[in-house]
Amino acid sequence: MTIQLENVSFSYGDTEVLREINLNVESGKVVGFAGLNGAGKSTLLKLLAKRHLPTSGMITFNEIGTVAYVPQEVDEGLVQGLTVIENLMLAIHREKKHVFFSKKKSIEYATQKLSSWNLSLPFLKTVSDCSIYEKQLILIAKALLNDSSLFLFDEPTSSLGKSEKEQFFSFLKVLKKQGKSIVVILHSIEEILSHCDEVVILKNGEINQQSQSKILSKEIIVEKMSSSTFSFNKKRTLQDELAYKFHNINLVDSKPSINIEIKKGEVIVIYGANGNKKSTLAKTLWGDKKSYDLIKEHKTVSIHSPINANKQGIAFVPEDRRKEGIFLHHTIRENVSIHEQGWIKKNLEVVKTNSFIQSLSIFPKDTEKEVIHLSGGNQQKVSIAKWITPNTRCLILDEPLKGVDIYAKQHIFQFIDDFCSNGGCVFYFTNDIEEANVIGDKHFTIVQGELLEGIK
Ligand SMILES: Nc1ncnc2c1ncn2[C@@H]1O[C@H](COP(=O)(O)OP(=O)(O)OP(=O)(O)O)[C@@H](O)[C@H]1O
Repeated sequence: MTIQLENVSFSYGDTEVLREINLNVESGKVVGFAGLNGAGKSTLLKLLAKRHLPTSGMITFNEIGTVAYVPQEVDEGLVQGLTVIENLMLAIHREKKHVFFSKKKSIEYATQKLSSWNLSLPFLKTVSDCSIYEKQLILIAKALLNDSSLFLFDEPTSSLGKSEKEQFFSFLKVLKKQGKSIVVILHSIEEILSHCDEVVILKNGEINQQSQSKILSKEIIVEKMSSSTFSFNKKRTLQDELAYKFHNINLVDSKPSINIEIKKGEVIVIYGANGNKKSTLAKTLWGDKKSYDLIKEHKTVSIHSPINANKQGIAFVPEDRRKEGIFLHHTIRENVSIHEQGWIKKNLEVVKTNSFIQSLSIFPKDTEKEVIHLSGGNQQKVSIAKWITPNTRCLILDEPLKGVDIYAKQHIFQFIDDFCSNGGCVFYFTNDIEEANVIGDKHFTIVQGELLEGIK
């Protein structure tokens, strides 16, 4: 399928977010969209997916083929109360009009169709029980199950580990060989350069550059995405003073219990491939799973709830920001001020929110903007800001860079560094080795619920 966009503009209400877009998407090519958070990438993809109609201009599709669209927010594309196989069958019913009444036949059909993609899924698991990376794989499987002619992926690899990412890019190669049209939004410039034939760089709702990837470099892409520059400078120096000891954490009965200590000013990275209980450990430290003993200033407290953990100065930024991290229908200020007690002092809340908007480069810089109207990466930054209170001494961050752009990454690293320079400490959970190496002072790997020293 080929698509042509002529002078396409789009507004949410009075706010114009795409201006005069001219673009051709040809079959047999992978087109990558690049740009900072809020540049308009997802909105442009939604126009191609026919989820939105242009405010002005024209989009021409040269055939009426089916379109496979994988949204950025995984929950948008799945029915939570149904099983994985039921979700897959829903996709097939709608697009191909196959009807399977038997669960067994449905599983046989999906297994056979997905076997050529080497993609196995927990068919009988309810989607709401799936982890975020499993949901991302289900969405990819949904897209692959139909013989669509256009594939639109919005940050499909943001929750995937190294090997899962490689698998996804091998799918793109096959689809390309089959002559499909593919558009993919990626924040990693290395991934864009390695896996896309063409790159469209968006800046403030306009196309700033459209070229073949082979004539681009990382430096050119970064320069075309933003006129400002910002780079992370590690300032903190390790202190020798112990902040906390976390003792007797039992994640898996058959494995040794976990005991871990963290110093003031320290960033401990817990690295692990998906499926190894990385998020379970993060949530346990936050008091949300099993109880454990916390030793602070020579006193031992049993932690068995998040309220308990929070009283000891521990805060948690979850991986699944939409479900657990933010109040979507409240403003940035309300999210950031949620911990304030007593009378509401709006002026003070605005001052505090503005300081987060500055330090985390949240866009738009409007304290009264409802969070649902922010782009994915900016929602992530609000989710981080929401948990920081004057009492926070230990931050637990679970995949904090999911969906954030290259500048925002630097801002978040700087924010962590400043927090630690002021005596805080951080547990940083990630499946990305590069992130782990840049930010961590000490590294552990979690394997099947067991904590091993170093990066394995
Ligand atoms: N539903 C909405 N209502 C109002 N404004 C919106 C809505 N969704 C997005 N916006 C605004 O449109 C602009 C473009 O958002 P979009 O999600 O397309 O950006 P993006 O480039 O995909 O960002 P990200 O990399 O963070 O996902 C942003 O300024 C955002 O605040």
